[in-house]
Amino acid sequence: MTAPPYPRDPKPLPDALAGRLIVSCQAPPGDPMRDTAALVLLARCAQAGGAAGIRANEPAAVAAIRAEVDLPLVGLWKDGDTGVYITPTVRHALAVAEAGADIVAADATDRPRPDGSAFAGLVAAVHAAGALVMADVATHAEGVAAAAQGADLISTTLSGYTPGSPRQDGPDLDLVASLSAAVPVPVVAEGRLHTPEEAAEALARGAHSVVVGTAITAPTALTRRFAAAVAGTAPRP
Ligand SMILES: CC(=O)N[C@H](C=O)[C@@H](O)[C@H](O)[C@H](O)COP(=O)(O)O
Repeated sequence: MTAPPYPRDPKPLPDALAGRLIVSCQAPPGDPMRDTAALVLLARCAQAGGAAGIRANEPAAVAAIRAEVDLPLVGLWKDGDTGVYITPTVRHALAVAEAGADIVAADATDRPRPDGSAFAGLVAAVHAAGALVMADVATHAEGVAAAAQGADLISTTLSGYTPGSPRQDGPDLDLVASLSAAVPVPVVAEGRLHTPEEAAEALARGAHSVVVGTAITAPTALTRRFAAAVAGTAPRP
């Protein structure tokens, strides 16, 4: 498929993602996969495997994936790894939109933003740039507030990663279900979806789409899990 010229109209994109898989193609600092060409290959693999969308971090990776993969693209820009770090300011959000993201994902938790902006201001700026906003939240109240402030989609991304949200081993499907029943915009299940069965269950619990990262695109983290499981076991006789 040939990519249509960018920018394109993002409004139909939530419908294109309904009941489908978005693959998060990211790598943490210091990881061998943190390489733009490698991330593009991951995104191409995701497309070949049937993903309906891609989620990617940082303007350079967003632009490179935009150039090669014709799928709805959720872009973010992580700055640090504590506090509000997912697309923390309007400046970060506009850079991600400018790089070619159709949907800009940004922290919409109830914590203060480093530039002092309100989430509604970030939403307005991204809309003016022609993209949609995915609100990354940790709690039900944050999801409801983000929808009221104009977010186009709500994602459970940050459940388990803020002081106000207890960490579970698996995905927060109760939050998916409660938000899906409460907000008038699509709710995306994201975070610690380890298996295809959990992804399907998230849709059954009301999610509009699912985002899967680590279980598909993180060989270092996956290796670590296997290595830890076999470490210390007695050698076979
Ligand atoms: C909390 C946070 O910073 N989440 C990030 C958001 O973009 C990514 O590091 C995750 O990989 C992504 O949310 C997908 O989740 P999982 O890798 O668990 O499938």
